[in-house]
Amino acid sequence: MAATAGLALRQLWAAGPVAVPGVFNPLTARLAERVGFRAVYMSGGALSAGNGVPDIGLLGVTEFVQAAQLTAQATTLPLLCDADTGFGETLNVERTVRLFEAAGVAGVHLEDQVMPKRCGHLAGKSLVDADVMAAKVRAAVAARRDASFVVMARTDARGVTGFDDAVRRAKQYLAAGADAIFPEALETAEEFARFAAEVKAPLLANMTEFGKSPNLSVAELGAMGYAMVLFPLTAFRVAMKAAEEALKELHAAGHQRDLLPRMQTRAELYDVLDYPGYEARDRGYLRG
Ligand SMILES: C[C@](O)(C(=O)O)[C@H](CC(=O)O)C(=O)O
Ligand SMILES: [Mg+2]
Repeated sequence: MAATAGLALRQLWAAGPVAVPGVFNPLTARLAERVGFRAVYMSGGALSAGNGVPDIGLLGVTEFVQAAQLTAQATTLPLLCDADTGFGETLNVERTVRLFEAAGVAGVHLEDQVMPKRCGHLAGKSLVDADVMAAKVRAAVAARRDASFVVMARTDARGVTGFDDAVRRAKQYLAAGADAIFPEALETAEEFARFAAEVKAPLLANMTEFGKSPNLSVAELGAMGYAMVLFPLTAFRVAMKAAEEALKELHAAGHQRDLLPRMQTRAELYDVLDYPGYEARDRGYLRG
């Protein structure tokens, strides 16, 4: 195992495209690990929605970091975290990076939107000047204690000032010290390919659903040169649909018996949690 979470993520992306699913709670991170994923993601969109608010920067850094820490503790996989706009300006970014790093995550991505930020796939976004964002990247890089902690710069320019500005900004953010680039909301496969041809750096492709980008596969994006392929809300959307359907059926029937085959069983849950391991250790400590 790599010495740090950041190093683990860097080793993965160097070895080829790595699929990074969003995990909307720590238990889901354990499921992702068990299924065979090699890295996981904490989505600001899922964290916000899961707490009943839209993804417009309402939750604060403390809430993000607390969720990140619990998630990082639940898995051995490197955890990439959404850090929105960094929760303020350069000095806030310093503190944001230190808190995420201390929480044990592999790295964060920072985006170049103004507050209130939006989901990258919605209209109505505005950008900060590229120089302002470059300063935030410099602050993030200066603040990390472990040089392998990943500072990823996301540009939302494609939907605001256009593709060429997204490329220009990506290059400026790399020059400011960003380790990787997240070009948000590219609109066609051809744009994904062109971006990868023009920006030589570890790149992340965001395959969120119902947005502006086509849902390409890890293999397709890997062939274009993407190092990481993000599925930020896939499990969340499926789980929320399942929860809604279960609640509707329970409400209508007055019992849950027909839902049992669709449930994670108690035994399956305890297995994912390694409940037997806890009991065995407890018995061992008591025996002395
Ligand atoms: C990646 C993202 O930042 C997230 O918070 O998961 C979102 C995803 C989404 O809302 O679909 C984004 O792309 O802005
Ligand atoms: Mg987000």
